[in-house]
Amino acid sequence: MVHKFPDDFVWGTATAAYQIEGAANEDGRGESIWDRFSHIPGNVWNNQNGDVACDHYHRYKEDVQILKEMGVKGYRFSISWPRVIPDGTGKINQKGVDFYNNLIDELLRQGIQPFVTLYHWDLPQALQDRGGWTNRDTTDYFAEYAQQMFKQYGDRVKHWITHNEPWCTSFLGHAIGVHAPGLKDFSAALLAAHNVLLSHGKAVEVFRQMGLDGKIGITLNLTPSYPASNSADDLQAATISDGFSNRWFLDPVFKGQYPDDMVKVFGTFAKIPEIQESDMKLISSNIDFLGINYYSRSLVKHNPDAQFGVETLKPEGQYTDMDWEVYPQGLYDLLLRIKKDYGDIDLYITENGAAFKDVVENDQIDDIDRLNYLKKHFEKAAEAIRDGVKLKGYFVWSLMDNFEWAFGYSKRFGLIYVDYETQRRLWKKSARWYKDVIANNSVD
Ligand SMILES: OC[C@H]1NNC[C@@H](O)[C@@H]1O
Repeated sequence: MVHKFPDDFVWGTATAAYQIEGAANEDGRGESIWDRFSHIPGNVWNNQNGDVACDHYHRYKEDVQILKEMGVKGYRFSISWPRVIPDGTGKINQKGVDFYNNLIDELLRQGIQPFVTLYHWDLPQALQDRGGWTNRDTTDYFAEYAQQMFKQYGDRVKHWITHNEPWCTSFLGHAIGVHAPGLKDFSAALLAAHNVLLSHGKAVEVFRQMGLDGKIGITLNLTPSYPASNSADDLQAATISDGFSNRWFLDPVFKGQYPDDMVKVFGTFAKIPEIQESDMKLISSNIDFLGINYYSRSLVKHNPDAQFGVETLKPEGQYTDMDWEVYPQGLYDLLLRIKKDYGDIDLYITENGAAFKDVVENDQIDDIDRLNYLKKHFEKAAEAIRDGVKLKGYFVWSLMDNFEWAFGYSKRFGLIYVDYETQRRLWKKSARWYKDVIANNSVD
């Protein structure tokens, strides 16, 4: 069966600065928390780091040429805050600003729409030294950074994403500790989450005040939660899992309040952040679209001995190299749920993709698992659009293999294979297939 997409559907790919750029100590770039974190032995697989990564800083024209050949309509990338404002506030680094000017101009020359993420986890270390996201001042530094970026690029960039995955920034970085800055303090994570959301609201306010004619949104990683049975305990476990993964961010952004049930759950063992008068109004400033990063689902059951009384199960099925269940139906269910519970807002899949072990034979990479993963998820996206969801675009994670945070370069998500020894880029089977999907604007 052929799944057709709307004529103006934005097919794209996504990346992030720290994961692809390299040039970590070049042209005035300041240190980020990921430079600091990745250089501490033990934090990243094989003690790898983003010093060189995919050398995109020097190879961006080649990479844009690949995007052009792929036929993408949009390209989502992030700006490295410390590359453009090395100390996080104050002085601008013109060479850093020029890199993104050149990248944006090259994309527009090739007829590709830039979708720009302001924050994809690489906080300037200078701000971390002042408390980072646990310091409310950082929300003002973020608004200052956003204003600068709107000023520099707002004439050409028409789609802005304030934050990528606040859940990861907050909980992986401040509670679980596997991401920078590597804290293990749930109260700090809740405070960081609040300040990240508040900084989002302040950036949206600045964007509106500047009267720019683009659109602005936020990207949330969302994981639909399913109960293992219809027992009251398991249904409650799924509700708590949904609250922790999804509603803790969706409710403030769209309803201007934290979910009461989760305030009670978190409040039993952690400090709920002080919320000032205007905070929730700012956080729930009207946005033009929601970016959704979808990878998999959670299947949960009640277990009194597990955190929050929620045990995550591992059902039979196919798993990616990240050990994430392949569950395309979850994308459909999630999209319909967002429309039902949070409103009929424009949506973009700002990330979806899969890591699988790639084998190179005679410069060919027959990544049929990744191709089939994408095919199944595209089909579910088409069904959601058919059923009334205003899905406007889909960005495959990722354009190319890159630095997968604590997993280093051991996990390959790319449509394009990167040989890190030579920096050669090789088209995988999935990339050639994706080119046809875009050309036909349909999945067969
Ligand atoms: O784990 C795959 C991706 N998930 N979302 C954020 C990206 O930076 C990750 O590489």
